[in-house]
Amino acid sequence: MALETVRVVVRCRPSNSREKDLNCKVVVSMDAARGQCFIQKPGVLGEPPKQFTFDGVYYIESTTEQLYNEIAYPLVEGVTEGYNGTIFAYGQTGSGKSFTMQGISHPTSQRGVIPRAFEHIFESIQCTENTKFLVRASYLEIYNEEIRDLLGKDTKQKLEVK
Ligand SMILES: Nc1ncnc2c1ncn2[C@@H]1O[C@H](COP(=O)(O)OP(=O)(O)OP(=O)(O)O)[C@@H](O)[C@H]1O
Repeated sequence: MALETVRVVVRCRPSNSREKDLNCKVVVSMDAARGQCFIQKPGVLGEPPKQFTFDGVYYIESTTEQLYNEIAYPLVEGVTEGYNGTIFAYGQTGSGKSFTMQGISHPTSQRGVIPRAFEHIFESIQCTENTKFLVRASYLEIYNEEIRDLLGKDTKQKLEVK
């Protein structure tokens, strides 16, 4: 994968039970080696799928462990060396942002990017001698143009947007 400053990767989640009950067809396919994502218009035969290319693609069977090692690890490693880094999950509701970022504890391969990054940062601090680190954390929710501090005393209080 090219070492771009901003990298965009796509993860495709498996069908959920509602989609299975409705007999929904999987219309997404991916070519991981080329970072390509194909979307086939359902019910139309002979029409070529729409094709999109990203810095990486992760299909249904992929794990957060794999995604972390390939995408997040180098970024977090850079942060421990003093560079800035941002990991941003974007997608419509139910697409799997929390699954990827927060994750589940079992199987461990699906532990999220956030706990993995925390572990990575603190392990790295532990292994570094003669250096003082300052670790700060904030946890904000932006929803319907409203911002709330989820670590604040009153998590329902809306912060002023300036
Ligand atoms: N890669 C995956 N493998 C298995 N299940 C997944 C995967 N991604 C998402 N899911 C499941 O799909 C459902 C929706 O995922 P999730 O809650 O992460 O979506 P979201 O994008 O955070 O939604 P919202 O914006 O509504 O909070 C959850 O039940 C989650 O466990």
